[in-house]
Order: sequence, then C-alpha cells, then structure tokens
Amino acid sequence: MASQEVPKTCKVILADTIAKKMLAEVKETLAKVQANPNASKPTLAAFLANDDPAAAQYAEWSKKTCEENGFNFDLHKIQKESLEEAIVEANNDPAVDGIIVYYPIWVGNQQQDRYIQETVALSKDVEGLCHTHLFNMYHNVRFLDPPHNLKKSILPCTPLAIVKALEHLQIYNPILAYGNRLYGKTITVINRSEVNGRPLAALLANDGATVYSVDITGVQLFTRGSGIRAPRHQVLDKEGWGLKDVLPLSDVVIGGVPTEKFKVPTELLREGVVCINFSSYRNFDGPAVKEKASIYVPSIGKVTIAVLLRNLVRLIANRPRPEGTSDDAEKARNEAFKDD
Ligand SMILES: NC(=O)C1=CN([C@@H]2O[C@H](COP(=O)(O)OP(=O)(O)OC[C@H]3O[C@@H](n4cnc5c(N)ncnc54)[C@H](O)[C@@H]3O)[C@@H](O)[C@H]2O)C=CC1
Ligand SMILES: Nc1nc(=O)c2c([nH]1)NC[C@@H]1CN(c3ccc(C(=O)N[C@@H](CCC(=O)O)C(=O)O)cc3)C=[N+]21
Repeated sequence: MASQEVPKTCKVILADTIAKKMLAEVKETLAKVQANPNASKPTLAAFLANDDPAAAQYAEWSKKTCEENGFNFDLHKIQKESLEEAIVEANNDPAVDGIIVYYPIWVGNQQQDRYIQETVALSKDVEGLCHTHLFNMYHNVRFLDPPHNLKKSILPCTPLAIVKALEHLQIYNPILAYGNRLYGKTITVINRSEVNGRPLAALLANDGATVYSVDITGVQLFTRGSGIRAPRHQVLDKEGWGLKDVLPLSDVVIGGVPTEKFKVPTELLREGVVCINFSSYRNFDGPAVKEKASIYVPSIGKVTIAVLLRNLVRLIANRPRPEGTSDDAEKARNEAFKDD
C-alpha cells in the first residue's frame, strides 16, 4: 500500500463505555428503589467452590465493581461439599439480596451443577439461572406476576450484556415496536452452551432477529417465523450448514468459543458487519476484522458485571412492597425498569 494513510472505517467500541453508562443508570435506579434513603448497601453473596482461575478473576473484578458502586460483595471460598448448605443459609439470610455461584463446579457432572442452580432461591437468583427465570426467557415472558406485571423476570447476565451492547450500537431499531426491534437483522452466534449461546440466540430471536446458532454439532435457525408472527422463537436444524453458509448472510456475528485457536474466518464476513466477542479468547483476528467490520466490540465482560448489579437492583425492586411504602414510591420502583 502507498505511504498515504487510509482512514480507518471500523469503530472499536469498548465494553467499559457501555458498562459505565449502565452503572450510572443502576445507581439512579437503586436510589429510586430503596424506599428508605438510609437503607443499607445491597449485598451480593458469591460462592467460589472451584479452582478455575477464570472464575476467581471474574470474582475479583465483580468485587471491585460492586464496591466502587455502593454494593457489598461477600465472597465465600468454600469446598464443594459445603456449598449446598451455605446456599440454603444465604437464601434464609435477610442481609443477603442476591446470590451468585461460579460454574462449572462438578466438572463432568452437569446434573449436579443444575441441582445447585435450583438450590438458589428464585428471589435471590441474580444470574437468572433458576428454572422459572429460564422458562420465562425461552417463552418470551417478561414478568413473574401476570397479570399485575410489577415483578420483572431476571435474564442471564452475559446474554443480557450482549443485548445491551446491541442496543448501545443501535442495532435495535427504536422505530419498531418494543419486542420487535431486531426485525430484519440476521445474527450469527457461535456457541450454543446452556448458560450463554442458547439463551442468547433465543433472546435475539424473541426480539425479532433471524439467528443462526452455530456449535460443533451444527447450525440451528432461531426465528419467530414468517413475518415474526409467532409469540416466541422456534428452532430449525440446518442440516449440513456451517459458518461458510451463515457468515456471508450475517449483519452481526457474535463469538463465544472458549479456545485460543478458533478464529472466525474474516474472508467469510460481510463488508460492514458488526462483530462482538464474549469469549475470554479473541475469536476475531483483530487487525483483519477491523478492515472488514463497521463496528468491533473485542470483549463484553465489564458489561456482564454491570448487568449483574442491575439484576441485583431488580431483585430488590421485585421484593414485596415494604410496609408503609407510599403509592408514589411504589410507582417509581416500577417505573425505574419500564424500558426492558
Ligand atoms: N465475558 C463474559 O461475560 C463471559 C465470558 N465467558 C466466556 O465465554 C466463553 C464460553 O463460555 P461457556 O459458554 O460457558 O463455555 P462452554 O464450554 O460451556 O461452551 C462453549 C460452547 O462452544 C462450543 N464450541 C467449541 N468450539 C466451537 C467451534 N469451533 N465452533 C462452534 N462452537 C464451538 C462448545 O461445543 C460449547 O457448546 C468462555 O471463554 C468463557 O470464559 C463466560 C461467561 C461470561
Ligand atoms: N456463574 C457464573 N457466571 C459467570 O458469568 C461466569 C462463571 N460462572 N464462571 C466464569 C465465567 C467467566 N466470566 C467472565 C466474566 C467477566 C470477564 C471480564 O470482565 N473480562 C474482561 C477481560 C479483561 C482482561 O482480560 O484483562 C473484559 O471482558 O473486559 C471475563 C470472564 C464469567 N463467568
């Protein structure tokens, strides 16, 4: 190339920018939600029962963000064998507002991890992993208490962080009706794990997108059907399809593959694509993707932590109305979350 600099067209958006905006909102909401201005700081109890360095790191970052934003973060490093009883204790402790458990715990025994997920009380399930929360998400149901619709269902942190990033990037089109704002967008999600990729594909399809969910077992199409007439997503196997078929069709590509060697083949991406990476490994070849993408978000972790605090505030807002709360205060509590 000639010595003349070619202006870069790709905009790199850092998670920090999105997280800061959200944390400011969380602070505001917390002030509205806490009826009593002298109320104590909300407390998140965290349980670390594995020796996964990624989980320990995540716990460290969460602690820092909690403490910087007026929350208590109470980390319990414990043995797997004591975990169940410790969770039951936290469920019953009125000083605990939310509970997070770092997974995986019993490697190779997902059933046992699932059992722990269900041991966390619904009212303290800050990660949205209890069955009722998951069921509502897959069924596109937003409230826990129909028809009153005052208690919002909790969404899992990383999938919701990606939704929030897509809103920030204005991929969600506010001209369209709420709930349909991804209509017309084609999105590929590479990873179909039960905690990240599958819930994310479902959320995006529930919001109107055409979603290709890619895993090593193959490609599935998640949509709300022709004209997005269905109330929730449907899933179709795309026999024989692979990245080569879906990447050229995609307006947005989301990578979540937990290996160093996996890279999204840049040459298959559309010009002007939006690329988001949520894996702890770089799924996109940075320099190359910047030549092709219009927007690149290299990581999402900080937004995940902001969502964790947002979910914690929501759990507090969902609690039974304290005795003596005025109608106005109650209205403000509900108003605080009206937009998602
Ligand atoms: N930034 C954040 O907020 C968070 C990031 N993570 C990170 O995201 C990554 C994924 O986490 P999990 O979903 O919990 O992992 P997981 O190991 O449960 O699932 C990974 C999925 O990717 C699939 N996969 C592996 N290689 C693939 C390939 N070449 N093509 C398509 N699919 C492939 C696997 O079959 C599996 O279904 C990890 O790096 C993790 O650290 C996880 C949680 C939060
Ligand atoms: N129940 C449970 N929920 C989880 O959400 C969960 C878990 N268990 N086990 C471990 C994984 C891993 N994980 C990360 C979260 C944030 C960053 C994060 O903040 N990353 C920085 C990376 C910065 C750097 O690398 O220096 C960023 O994206 O900006 C990374 C990884 C959550 N996990």
